[in-house]
Amino acid sequence: MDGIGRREQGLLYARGTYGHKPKVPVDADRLYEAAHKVMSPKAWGYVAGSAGRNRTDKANQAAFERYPIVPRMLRDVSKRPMGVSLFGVDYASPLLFAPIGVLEMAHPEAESAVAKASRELDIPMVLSTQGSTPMETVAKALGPTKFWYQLYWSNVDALAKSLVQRAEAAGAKVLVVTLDTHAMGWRCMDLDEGFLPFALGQGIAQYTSDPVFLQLAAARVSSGKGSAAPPQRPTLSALWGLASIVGHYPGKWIDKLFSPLPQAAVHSFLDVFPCPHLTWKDLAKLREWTSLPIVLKGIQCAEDARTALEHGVDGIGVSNHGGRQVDGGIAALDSLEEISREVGGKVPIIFDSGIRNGADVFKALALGADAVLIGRPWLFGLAIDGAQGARDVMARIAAELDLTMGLAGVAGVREINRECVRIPKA
Ligand SMILES: Cc1cc2nc3c(=O)[nH]c(=O)nc-3n(C[C@H](O)[C@H](O)[C@H](O)COP(=O)(O)O)c2cc1C
Ligand SMILES: O=C(O)C(=O)c1ccccc1
Repeated sequence: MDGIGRREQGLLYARGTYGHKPKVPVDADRLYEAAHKVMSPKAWGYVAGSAGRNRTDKANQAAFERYPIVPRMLRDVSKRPMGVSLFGVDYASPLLFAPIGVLEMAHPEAESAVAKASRELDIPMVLSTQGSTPMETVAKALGPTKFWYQLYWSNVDALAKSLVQRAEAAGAKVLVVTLDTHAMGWRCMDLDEGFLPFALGQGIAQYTSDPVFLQLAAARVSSGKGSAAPPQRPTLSALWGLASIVGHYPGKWIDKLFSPLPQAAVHSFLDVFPCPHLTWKDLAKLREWTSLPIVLKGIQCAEDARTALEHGVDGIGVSNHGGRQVDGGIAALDSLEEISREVGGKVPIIFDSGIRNGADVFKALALGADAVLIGRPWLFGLAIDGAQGARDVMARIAAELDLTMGLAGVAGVREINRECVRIPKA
């Protein structure tokens, strides 16, 4: 990854010289516009939308303006290593693909496209519990490339345990537990469209590939509870029950035969997802289920960070889910500034929410993040140009980070610290 700045910059200038403009725009605002053009109103509403009036999303991005970079001169910056070590493992850069669910909405190749980009750049994916592709399939596509797993803790512990253990068996290096989404936020664009991807059977592939989930779905069918299948389609219920009992999700072909999609799976997902009763005490269970390092994603204040440390977590994920959960919430970068002082380097901090380019990454690292999750930008790239688009966006963020380090007088990612930015007076 070292030296990627000059390589990517050189490539773009060279292509431009011969009249080839990039399909995926480099500029963050134009990237957003280009993705908007290629996506359906429903898909766009889901991925670009945030909670309520989008105030937290706007605050996330605006916060980066409050911490200007202070470039320093005449320091030897000819070498700028990008590598970091997290939880005892070396990574080529401090960047990761954020966990993003329902990727099939952005591109039909979904995770397999992102896996291609991840492999090519050696930037790990964080696989989502709301994925469109079973984690084992993605792990296989990734080959030797490292990946992490993101858990949505189901209200059925046996299912949460099964997901975690599958992830560990598939080779995940870290478990990221997302705490801020025990229920869907108030998403106005989706509500206006009446659109919930999960209700259409999208983004539930980790569930429909899980033996515990299949048993729950089968039990639902055999008990005749609720609308296991729409009344006008009795055969679907029978087929689903049969398929579930033999432990084989008929997914793709049954999806093609019937519309709407297998209702038992959808209803079972809606049953098991919400988990508002979780408390700090529940974290102890995770330790029994897995030996993976545990990162809590969604921490937004110093006090919660302190409590997390008291509960022995391995990493803090400072995030507000891209503003998709609470409207009018604190900007994630402001949370980071406060939390990193509290954590004081005791455990790694993984930051996301609002990063749009390499300079933003630099600022987040300066304010105490050890690594960052990039969210919507690569998703937009994926929508525009599949694997190549996701790759281009991530490579450019890495390239801009490299150049920003050099031009700010910093000789590598490990040298970025608070002195690199001006912190506003309280
Ligand atoms: C369409 C979409 C789906 C997401 N799905 C998940 C998910 O399944 N699990 C999760 O932990 N976070 C999910 N996130 C949140 C991201 O991991 C990340 O926190 C967020 O995108 C950061 O905000 P940003 O994209 O504005 O930078 C999702 C975000 C988007 C935009
Ligand atoms: O859309 C999201 O941001 C998301 O992560 C999610 C996942 C499952 C249910 C609700 C929201």
